[in-house]
Amino acid sequence: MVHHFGSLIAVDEVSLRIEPGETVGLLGPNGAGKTTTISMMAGLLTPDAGSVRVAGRSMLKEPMQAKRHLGLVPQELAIYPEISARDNLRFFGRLQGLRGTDLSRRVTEVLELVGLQDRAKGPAKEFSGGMKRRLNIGIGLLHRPTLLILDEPTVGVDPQSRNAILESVEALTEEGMAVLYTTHYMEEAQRLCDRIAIMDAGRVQAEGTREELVSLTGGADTITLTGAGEVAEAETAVAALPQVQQVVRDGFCLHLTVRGAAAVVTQVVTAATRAGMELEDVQISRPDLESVFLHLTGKALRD
Ligand SMILES: Nc1ncnc2c1ncn2[C@@H]1O[C@H](COP(=O)(O)OP(=O)(O)OP(=O)(O)O)[C@@H](O)[C@H]1O
Repeated sequence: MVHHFGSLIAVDEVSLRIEPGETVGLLGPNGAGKTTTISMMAGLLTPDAGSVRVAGRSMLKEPMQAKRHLGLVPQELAIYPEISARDNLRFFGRLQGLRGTDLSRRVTEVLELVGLQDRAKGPAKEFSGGMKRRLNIGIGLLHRPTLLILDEPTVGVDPQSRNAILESVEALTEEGMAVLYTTHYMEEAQRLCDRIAIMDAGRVQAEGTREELVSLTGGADTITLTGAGEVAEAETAVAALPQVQQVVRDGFCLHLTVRGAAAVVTQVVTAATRAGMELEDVQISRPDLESVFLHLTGKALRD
């Protein structure tokens, strides 16, 4: 897909595929082109070039059928504040053609999915920002879309709602829904997404599983050993292991730079223990998506 705003190429040859039961993350800083991409996917913007298919239906040629399979949850709230969560869902459910027991059953299911079953009655205007977001997500789910697109659903929400939103997304993919999740929070992309497309300046700079992306940096892992006893002896012992590139001693901690920490950690622990270090804690830290973004773009992901 390609989209221009005047002379600006907001989206430049972005190509995405999302399978049932899969969560794909679109991760990028403000202005990267995420919203423009999903607006084209949802049929709100026409691509200057390229095409969109949802459940085999072309968004350009059969927009009604394609849209029936798609749920878009925009950043802006589209709920009625004066009525309850249940009545909001009933109202939007009716608009989508649900009636009678089908409608009641689906409304109850959706309230549970977004964790609002205990707050179904009061007017939505009394909700926290995060609860309003959850209701907004619920509205996008009513018609059981094949693909759900969430546009930065956790921006500015309280931690409890944030967690509820992440748990809802996990439950949806377990049910087989395909989810496209846009965010500029790498922790969320890491937790939720089977694959992540890193977007910057209108382009997907890299795409893959977290591990595949991280391997692009060629970055090394860190193993941190904390303990008592013969720390200096342990330093010498672990430094002699061929996979250990560097050891930094910091009081009772040893920070080791290694390749492939998971494969090396047992040898490191054995060497340190044999040398007389009494280990209290072992931590492995890997290069994360932040390092990948920096590596690919030379910029920090965070604003
Ligand atoms: N309606 C518009 N007219 C002109 N330029 C636009 C319009 N919408 C977006 N842009 C520009 O297109 C680029 C991509 O914007 P887009 O909103 O898709 O980014 P984003 O990754 O979703 O950012 P954010 O995280 O801030 O929502 C930006 O440079 C933006 O200024």
